Amino acid sequence: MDSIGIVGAGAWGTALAATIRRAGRNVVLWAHEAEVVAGINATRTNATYLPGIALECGIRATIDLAEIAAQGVVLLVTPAQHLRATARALAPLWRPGTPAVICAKGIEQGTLAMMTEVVEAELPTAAIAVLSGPTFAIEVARGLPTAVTLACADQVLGKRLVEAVGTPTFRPYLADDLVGAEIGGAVKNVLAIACGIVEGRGMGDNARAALITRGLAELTRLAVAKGGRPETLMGLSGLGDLILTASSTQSRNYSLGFALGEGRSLADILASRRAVTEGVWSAGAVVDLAGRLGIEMPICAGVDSVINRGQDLDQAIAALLNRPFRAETR
Ligand SMILES: NC(=O)c1ccc[n+]([C@@H]2O[C@H](COP(=O)([O-])OP(=O)(O)OC[C@H]3O[C@@H](n4cnc5c(N)ncnc54)[C@H](O)[C@@H]3O)[C@@H](O)[C@H]2O)c1
Ligand SMILES: O=P(O)(O)OC[C@H](O)CO
Repeated sequence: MDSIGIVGAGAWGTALAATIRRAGRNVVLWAHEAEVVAGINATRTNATYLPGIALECGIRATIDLAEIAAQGVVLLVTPAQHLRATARALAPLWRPGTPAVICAKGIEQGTLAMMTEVVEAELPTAAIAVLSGPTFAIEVARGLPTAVTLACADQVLGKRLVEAVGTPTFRPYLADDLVGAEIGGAVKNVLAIACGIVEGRGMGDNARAALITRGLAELTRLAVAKGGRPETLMGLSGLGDLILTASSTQSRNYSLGFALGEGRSLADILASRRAVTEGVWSAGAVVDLAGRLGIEMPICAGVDSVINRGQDLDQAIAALLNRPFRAETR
């Protein structure tokens, strides 16, 4: 595990490269765009996706997936909707047993597959792990203290992964519930949009606290229905990430919700940003998955109705507020 391959040189893949290099590993970083590869290798920064962060010489960018597949561990850090195509391209190059650590947060549109299901299908010989938690890329890149969940079914392998990537300021906590870890990361993005809307609409801090808490109930229901454990959702990859993302304008999801709440159109907001806003792409899949499993997720459904089904924002808010009263713990 001396050398780590990272697939995806967006903000998160680049920040992971920076922190893993500080852990003493060599890093090969694959970017989708040739100009990003050239820029990193020439200037030692990723000016497109994580400007202002100096990247050490032990980090090398490549456009060649074969170089990634030759590393001892591979981190998968593309946006969720691109993970299948990237994993499929890696498949012929994959060495059986190589750990694949999923760092993307989302549910696949159409198939409604979790990222572990995508990787199981496309890289069936990979040893899968999930790395998730409250992690703004820029803070990790700057070396600010951060803790994450690293979930792996094989706890011996999990410990080796923790040792390979952990530092005093990037602290992985080992877990074995992959489903719980990834559902938390995927659904909090949708909930963060809802919390941003509430803030942008001036609906108050009580409303945001209510959304975070009832949102936690929603994502826990979905995780349990998919085979995850409730206690995982109380950890870094669940509650921890939900608190972070649902209360900070650093979050792309929260800030998009904020702008929607202020009255801007979705098309206008998306046109003004290059960075991925995963909650927009996963909202429909989360709601469809919940429907398939018979799970109620009214906050996510409200976000989906506004983003994908043309519902008026005030009507969506009114629909949520006028739901029947119910017991808190059911
Ligand atoms: N940025 C963060 O703070 C952060 C933290 C934790 C997890 N994540 C997750 O990491 C994943 C990647 O997000 P990011 O913030 O690094 O992205 P980003 O918004 O910084 O960059 C977009 C990325 O999409 C890639 N891309 C665009 N088209 C592509 C294609 N056709 N095939 C493959 N890749 C393509 C780009 O190369 C780039 O890497 C997301 O699932 C996100 O939720 C992000
Ligand atoms: O900026 P966001 O909303 O994509 O969130 C980034 C990370 O997922 C926070 O943990």
